[in-house]
Amino acid sequence: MPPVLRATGLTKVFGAREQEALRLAGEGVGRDEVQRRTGSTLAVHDVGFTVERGELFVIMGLSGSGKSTLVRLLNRLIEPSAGTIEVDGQDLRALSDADLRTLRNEKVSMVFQHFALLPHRTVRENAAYALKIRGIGAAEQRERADWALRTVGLLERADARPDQLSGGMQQRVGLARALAADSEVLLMDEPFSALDPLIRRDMQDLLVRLQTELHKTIVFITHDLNEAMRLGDRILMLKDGRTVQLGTGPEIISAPADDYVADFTSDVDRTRVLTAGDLLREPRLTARLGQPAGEVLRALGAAEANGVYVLGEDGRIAGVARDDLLARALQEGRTALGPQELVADFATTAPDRPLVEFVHLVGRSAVPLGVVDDDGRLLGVVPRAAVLDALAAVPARRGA
Ligand SMILES: Nc1ncnc2c1ncn2[C@@H]1O[C@H](COP(=O)(O)OP(=O)(O)OP(=O)(O)O)[C@@H](O)[C@H]1O
Repeated sequence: MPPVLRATGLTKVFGAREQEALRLAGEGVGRDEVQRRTGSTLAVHDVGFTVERGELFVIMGLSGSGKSTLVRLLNRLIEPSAGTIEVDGQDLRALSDADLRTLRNEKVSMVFQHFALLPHRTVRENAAYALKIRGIGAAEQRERADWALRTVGLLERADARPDQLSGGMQQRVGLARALAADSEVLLMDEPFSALDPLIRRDMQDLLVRLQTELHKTIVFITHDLNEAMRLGDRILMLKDGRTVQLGTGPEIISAPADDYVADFTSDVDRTRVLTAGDLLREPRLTARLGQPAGEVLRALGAAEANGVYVLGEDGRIAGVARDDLLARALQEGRTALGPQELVADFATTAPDRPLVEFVHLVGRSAVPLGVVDDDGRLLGVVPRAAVLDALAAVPARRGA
């Protein structure tokens, strides 16, 4: 299946001397110099990426980096100077004006910073707006609007007018409108930027929660790196219209592509970005129920470890065998590792949990923190050294 969205070599020049600006840009001339020599603005240059179904893809950059231009290119609100965009494998250049309107209404819809609610319509009517434009029947409009309002926790305010709601609630109505429209790709252009920090945080949490349930395909624009890190499955970092790095949050902070990204990311709270999965290591040692206790004890000695995870047949953790208890079992003549020798001296976490939520558990037990899947199977461990490295790391430059 093709990716939902594929951008290739996207370039946009604003100004009269487009061809000359394109030629200079192609020779590697930077934006300022292009501007000086042609009077035209190289807003976006040679940006390429794909967005997979269900991905929350963040485009991040400071003011003037080209984010708004890029996102408007994605649904052809503006025409590219060069490059292509495909939605579900279809080249947008091939679409007629009517096809384009359908595309924007049904496939790639845009959510703006100011959600542009209609003041004289109810919350429900606002949520149903995109469906009404599409000519969908009243009953279905209502059903889908109510589902969306329930999803964002606002159904009980369905009959209110927007000005009777707080700013944060109004943004949730905007989000409900986008959800009700159920388009394939949601383009969100700095939707939370105007909100105060606490409400903004709530909206980010809501979006993350919705994403785990609904798996929408979202392209989210922001100038805020922490927001990008919190939300993005992957992040495209833009500077002066060009891509400086494309990767997951942990990839970007642990291997910044250049000094610009390194400076930019130095203030990021790594404990909120890095997850147990990012710090995961193969356990140095594991044991199985029924294994000879003497053998396990010798392996512990060789590994200079005090304890080892003992796994059942199904890969789940049966418990921990500690060296002192193993020695006692042997003294008392019990030679096979049985359930009676195991203790629950361990802590576990899910792989997607951020470091900030489990750092207090690290180094407490005879074995490193266990990372387990939904069924309790051991995926790996987070040793204390991995946490210290991650926190202390002056990130390695890519290719360094
Ligand atoms: N219609 C236009 N005509 C001429 N220049 C433009 C136009 N739109 C954008 N630009 C220029 O293109 C560059 C990229 O602007 P863009 O708005 O895409 O950046 P941005 O990252 O979204 O910034 P902001 O967060 O401030 O909106 C800037 O230099 C801007 O001045």
